[in-house]
Amino acid sequence: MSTQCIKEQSNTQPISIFDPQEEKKIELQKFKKSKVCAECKSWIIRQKSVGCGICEDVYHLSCMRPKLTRKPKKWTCTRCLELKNTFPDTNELEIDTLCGRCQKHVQCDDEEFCSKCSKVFHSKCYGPKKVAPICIFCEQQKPPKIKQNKNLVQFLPLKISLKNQNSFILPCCIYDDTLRERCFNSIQYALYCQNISFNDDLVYDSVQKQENNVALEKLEPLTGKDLEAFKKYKQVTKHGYYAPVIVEYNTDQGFYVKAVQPIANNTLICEYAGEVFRFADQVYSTSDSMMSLLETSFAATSLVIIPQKYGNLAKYLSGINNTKKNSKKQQQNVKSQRFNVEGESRVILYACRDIRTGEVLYYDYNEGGFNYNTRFFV
Ligand SMILES: C[S@@+](CC[C@H](N)C(=O)[O-])C[C@H]1O[C@@H](n2cnc3c(N)ncnc32)[C@H](O)[C@@H]1O
Repeated sequence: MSTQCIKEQSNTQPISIFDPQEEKKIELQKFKKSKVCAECKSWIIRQKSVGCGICEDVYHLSCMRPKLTRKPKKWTCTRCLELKNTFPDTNELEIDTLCGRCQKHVQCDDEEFCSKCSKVFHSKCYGPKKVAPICIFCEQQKPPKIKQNKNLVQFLPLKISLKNQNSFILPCCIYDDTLRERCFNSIQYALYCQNISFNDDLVYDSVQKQENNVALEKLEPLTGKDLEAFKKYKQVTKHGYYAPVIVEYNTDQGFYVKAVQPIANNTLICEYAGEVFRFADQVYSTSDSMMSLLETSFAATSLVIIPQKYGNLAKYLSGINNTKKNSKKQQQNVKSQRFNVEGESRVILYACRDIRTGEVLYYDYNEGGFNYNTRFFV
């Protein structure tokens, strides 16, 4: 998803977040004066920052670890420093074209990029597993595992009646321990490849939690059995128990999510998790995972979720191809909807029809009318 694909919940009227004239002025000012921080990916406007003398990436001083209080005169970022130390005799401009394994030059038509460390490799040096988007070095480090509390399985039903189910239901448990572990580890693996830590909740770092105030927008409240089901599900997902799905990878669409057991209509899949930002600070974000959280008609008070450092399964669901005839009818099996959950807007992903084993999970990136380009989607 991107800025253009911010979704609206289907039961509300699309709301324009912009005052186009005002927004255009702000955009122009930002464009002339600012750059994006390579660490937190938000705009550097008045905050103190420093640029790397080699790659020219710019960082907020406050985003550095340890934090810097004064701007250094000459500074090189950690990545360039590492590369310089590894290849001291190499011209700075050439560093990026050296293979991360054999240290010889890589030609454009023979290159593979690791999606974790971003290093370039000859395809023969990259590693045997072509489907994995990470290099052999990153592959050797195992992603962290979450300890599962088996007693919590009791929350998830073994079987569910598919008839006349109108409210949210909990997914059926994967009772095969090995498969359940494989499924959860597949989420962990995808997150690990993208340097994202598993977190199933909204993370309020750059905005206050109080800013997610549903009084600023009329949102359907989650009540009764739906609220109960959602709360129970949140409890078990904390321990790695998700709907029966696995995250896989292919070269057409990167990571995607597939059902490993049938999933009934209205089953909770997961909450859309990640860091919460003001939309005004993310107008130029290039994230393909931005999700609308609160729409107040003003960019400064509207909120979005971007799983940059923290995230969960939600960010791996595929989008339907809106340009294909009938694609919505055939492909879409998941819906994303924003709800008022006890005064806070939250985005819930749930099955909008029965899903068969082996089906890929798809939802509509253009549901809110934003023009996310799905022309090349499979
Ligand atoms: C939110 S991400 C989904 C996870 C992503 N596939 C990944 O590997 O991180 C959205 C991006 O996934 C890819 N994508 C999602 N749905 C797709 C589809 N149906 N066909 C091809 N690519 C798709 C596009 O590159 C899109 O910009």
